[in-house]
Amino acid sequence: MSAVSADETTDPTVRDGHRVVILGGGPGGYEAALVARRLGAQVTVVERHGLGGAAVLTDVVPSKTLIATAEWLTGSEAAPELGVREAGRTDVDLAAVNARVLALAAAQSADIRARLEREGARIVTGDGRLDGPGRVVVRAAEGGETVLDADTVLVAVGATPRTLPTAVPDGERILTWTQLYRLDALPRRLIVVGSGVTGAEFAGAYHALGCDVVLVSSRERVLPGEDEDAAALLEGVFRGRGMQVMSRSRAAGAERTADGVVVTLADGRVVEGSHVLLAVGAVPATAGLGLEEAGVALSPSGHVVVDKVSRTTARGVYAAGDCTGVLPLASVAAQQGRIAMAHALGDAVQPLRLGDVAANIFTSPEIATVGYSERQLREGGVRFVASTLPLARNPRAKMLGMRDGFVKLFAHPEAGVVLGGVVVSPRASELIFPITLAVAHRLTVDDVASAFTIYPSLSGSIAEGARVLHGQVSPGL
Ligand SMILES: Cc1cc2nc3c(=O)[nH]c(=O)nc-3n(C[C@H](O)[C@H](O)[C@H](O)COP(=O)(O)OP(=O)(O)OC[C@H]3O[C@@H](n4cnc5c(N)ncnc54)[C@H](O)[C@@H]3O)c2cc1C
Ligand SMILES: NC(=O)c1ccc[n+]([C@@H]2O[C@H](COP(=O)([O-])OP(=O)(O)OC[C@H]3O[C@@H](n4cnc5c(N)ncnc54)[C@H](O)[C@@H]3O)[C@@H](O)[C@H]2O)c1
Repeated sequence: MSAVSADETTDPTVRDGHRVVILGGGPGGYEAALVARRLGAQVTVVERHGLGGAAVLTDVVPSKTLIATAEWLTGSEAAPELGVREAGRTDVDLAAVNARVLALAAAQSADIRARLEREGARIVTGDGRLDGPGRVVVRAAEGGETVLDADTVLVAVGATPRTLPTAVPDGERILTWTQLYRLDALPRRLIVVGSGVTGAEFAGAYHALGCDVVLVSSRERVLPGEDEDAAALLEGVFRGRGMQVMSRSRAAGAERTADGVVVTLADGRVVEGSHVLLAVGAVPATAGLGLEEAGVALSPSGHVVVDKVSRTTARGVYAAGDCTGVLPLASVAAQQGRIAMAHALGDAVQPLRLGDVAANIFTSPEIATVGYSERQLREGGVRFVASTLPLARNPRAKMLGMRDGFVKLFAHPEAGVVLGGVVVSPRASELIFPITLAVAHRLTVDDVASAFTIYPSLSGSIAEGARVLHGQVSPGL
């Protein structure tokens, strides 16, 4: 066993010898490491797999890279309307797609490692756990332990796919999203269990790649929790493309058959396919880390309890990212990590503001949201005015042959301040930004309406939506 302490460092940039140990090298961990280095701390990142975490190696980067191929294929849907004749069959080489996905993920992970090393962070490979609030013990895969003493510990260990005891992934036919990239041929019929964001993204992508897809949704409609109009639109698009969407259908289990899989539903129905993807949520990777023993409170779901500056219940121990369950997005994980380091190292701190977070569902069309949702406004009893402009009325969308989508804005009925918005459209992830700026900087609908937009452009619908709201806002009501 070897022990490392701040006294051993000869790094001249370490101003105060403050020792930060970060458990987990995903966005929560590596963004925190960069901030801590900038603030002069001695930083060690403990990572058992690869830098970039699940976000880079199995979740965000691989899924969005796969979706890039799917998007290219869906882009041709409007071809006949635009006067383009199909010259022949388009085939997807899934082995090539997955090789590209994995190469891109590996390269990004290597970039993050190089950046951290360049910035002077130390990277220790192995399984870390807390031994009290100020000490981390790392066990290397090849054996041997390293003890790291710390003034501040950041727990950013992420989450892993939830599975069902009656549907045990085998990596071949019964799969979690982390195992999909091993496939070298398109599944004949893919059953996606779970219609949250993960299920919807993969169901849409694999359908676009050419698979027969069945989406098993335990709820009334896909994407529960998202804007209802957006979810209904997407479900309609999925069905219109020929995807089988099974509503109110809870999977009880999945088993392999001679040449595929069978999923049994809770009501006894069975669904046959060649492969099944479990997209039934994630569990925080907090078990067995010595957290509670170190005084770190966990919620009943196993998430680390944190406040708005990422403090846990143990002094000197912070947590960020999916292991906190605050909002499982890479952007939020990164922000929580940065905030934690700023707080621990005495820099200016802005507590986490979830109301400003922008999110995007990478389906076709995409669904981007920011600020308050319509449900939050209604359930919170907040008075608001709303405008919804269908994309089909936008001149640029007409030229591009786009029909499915809309721009929705919410504003305060007196102050006119933009409270939130939803964009459903191709590349909604890019189009949401003006609304994000409006929400973040408390702009009014008149501020948005008075800015120039390109004619013709999809963003014209955002300004037009704001102009519609101008007529509904009554100052001094
Ligand atoms: C399919 C899918 C697609 C997604 N797409 C998006 C998207 O498009 N945009 C978006 O914003 N979010 C997306 N997300 C969410 C995003 O992946 C997470 O919010 C993000 O990964 C959280 O970052 P993190 O740092 O908390 O954890 P992670 O990225 O999970 O990193 C945690 C790291 O900690 C390591 N670790 C765990 N335990 C230990 C230990 N004991 N010792 C050492 N190391 C340990 C793990 O190996 C891992 O590398 C997606 C999620 C999924 C499932
Ligand atoms: N584009 C993105 O930013 C992106 C992409 C993927 C995930 N994420 C993040 O990850 C979070 C989690 O999303 P998720 O979709 O992985 O999980 P989730 O928990 O949101 O959705 C899982 C769904 O599976 C359903 N389900 C559970 N058991 C089932 C069963 N036995 N049969 C049928 N359905 C069942 C649940 O009712 C739920 O609707 C999201 O809220 C998001 O923050 C983000």
